[in-house]
Amino acid sequence: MDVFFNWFERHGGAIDRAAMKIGEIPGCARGAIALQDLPEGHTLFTIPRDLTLSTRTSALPSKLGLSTWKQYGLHVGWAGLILCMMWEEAQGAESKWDGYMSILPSEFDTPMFWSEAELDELKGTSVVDKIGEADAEKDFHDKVLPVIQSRSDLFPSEAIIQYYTLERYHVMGSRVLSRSFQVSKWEGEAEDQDNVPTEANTSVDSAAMDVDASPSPSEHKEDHDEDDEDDNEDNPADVAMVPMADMLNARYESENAKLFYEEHNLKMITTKAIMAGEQIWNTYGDPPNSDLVRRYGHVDLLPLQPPLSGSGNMADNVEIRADLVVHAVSKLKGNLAVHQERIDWWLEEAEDDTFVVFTDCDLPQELISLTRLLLQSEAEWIKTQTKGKLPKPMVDSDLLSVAIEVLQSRLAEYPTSVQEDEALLADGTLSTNVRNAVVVRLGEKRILAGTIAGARSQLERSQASDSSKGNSKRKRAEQEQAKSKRDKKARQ
Ligand SMILES: C[S@@+](CC[C@H](N)C(=O)[O-])C[C@H]1O[C@@H](n2cnc3c(N)ncnc32)[C@H](O)[C@@H]1O
Repeated sequence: MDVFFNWFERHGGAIDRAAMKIGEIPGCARGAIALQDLPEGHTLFTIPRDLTLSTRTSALPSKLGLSTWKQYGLHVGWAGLILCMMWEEAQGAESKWDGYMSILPSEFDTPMFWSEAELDELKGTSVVDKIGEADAEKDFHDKVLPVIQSRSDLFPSEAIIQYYTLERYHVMGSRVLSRSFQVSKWEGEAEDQDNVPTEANTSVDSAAMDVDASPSPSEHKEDHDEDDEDDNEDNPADVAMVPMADMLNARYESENAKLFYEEHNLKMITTKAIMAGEQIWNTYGDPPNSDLVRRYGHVDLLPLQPPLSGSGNMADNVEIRADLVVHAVSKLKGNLAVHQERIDWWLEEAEDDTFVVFTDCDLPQELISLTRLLLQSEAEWIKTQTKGKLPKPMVDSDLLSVAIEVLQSRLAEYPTSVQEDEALLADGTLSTNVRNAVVVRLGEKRILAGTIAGARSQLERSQASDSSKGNSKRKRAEQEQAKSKRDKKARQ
């Protein structure tokens, strides 16, 4: 790490070498470790904004020119930044970021690089649909290759086979996904100095301030236009590689240091006291294990809180498609063809065709509301339309039976059971990728199982109350009957 530290300092970075070091951490590759007891508010290192690597700081966009940059769609999504990174790497020692690029990983544990058999282990989760390999490949062929082939002065043909392959594109994309930060323009910055340099605008000195400094909080947005200045979160020019800051690992609710933004510098500052020997953790925004695996290639395994038990990630969640609700109502209540009108109305009003259950194992309000809509009598449905409001998320026995059916059918989408997965993990012989896949799907299944258990006890209570209401109704009717008999007799 000495070479990297020296490069960092030579380019204006400052690091408190007495306070921290970068070292090997079992299970995390490298990470930052405190070398002495540190108080809250201690600055660990400072990165000049122009040492961050983005489409604002790389010289490539200005060499290509704004119109070419836009003509090839490099101002949309991550293709522009990835091309800058490929180009900087191809410059070797000539690149300002040579000392940084050379220490970045080229191998990843993310599903983008998994075998088919490993991807099969994620069946039931929504991770596979979100990997984005096809989109990345399309960007490479539609944007990056054409621009490379159009400028042999910038991309010499002999360099293409080494630096500008689809494989390198995926590697750079994965570096962005797992290590980039949002670095917006500094507040008050003239808006017309855009990221795509006209002439000399390769400095970010005049740029950004940010609120969220976790690596890679932004995702590739296919249809974002750079001109859309209103939404900084989505501005691809704000996505930056931040040397040194990206050496920090993260774990659920463990953050003890964070990147702070100043006009000319970014600073990593402790947010809690840290003891000598402890790891210095940044935050990645505490995502669920499904996102951790997809973006970073690792999972968090910490003690779970009730109603769950065992270990996992309290930020986990499960997505449930609305069509499972439609099928469950249809299964329990008969053909739903007549309800197409209600489904269309729901989609129009609620704009929600996926429900999310979290680790509190509560039924999602929207799921309850849709179920109620589908269970309504014709008269109630007419009333709902007149009011123009979604049904209130209240449960009764009928609704709980449907909800349990929905959760069970969602659970059946995973090929293995909770018990089978627990046994697989206990065995301890799984490869990293398979283990991570099992942890992701087990976390989701535990949420579903916990939610089913909760809904079942609610159903039992609801049925008991229905039957006690029924009993007292019957008793009252019997009493009234007996009384009227007595009255009749008395009158005779
Ligand atoms: C921003 S980098 C952090 C530095 C990185 N460990 C390295 O060696 O360069 C993010 C990557 O670190 C690893 N990582 C971060 N937090 C981790 C954790 N809690 N457990 C395991 N790996 C972790 C993952 O591989 C992730 O993609």
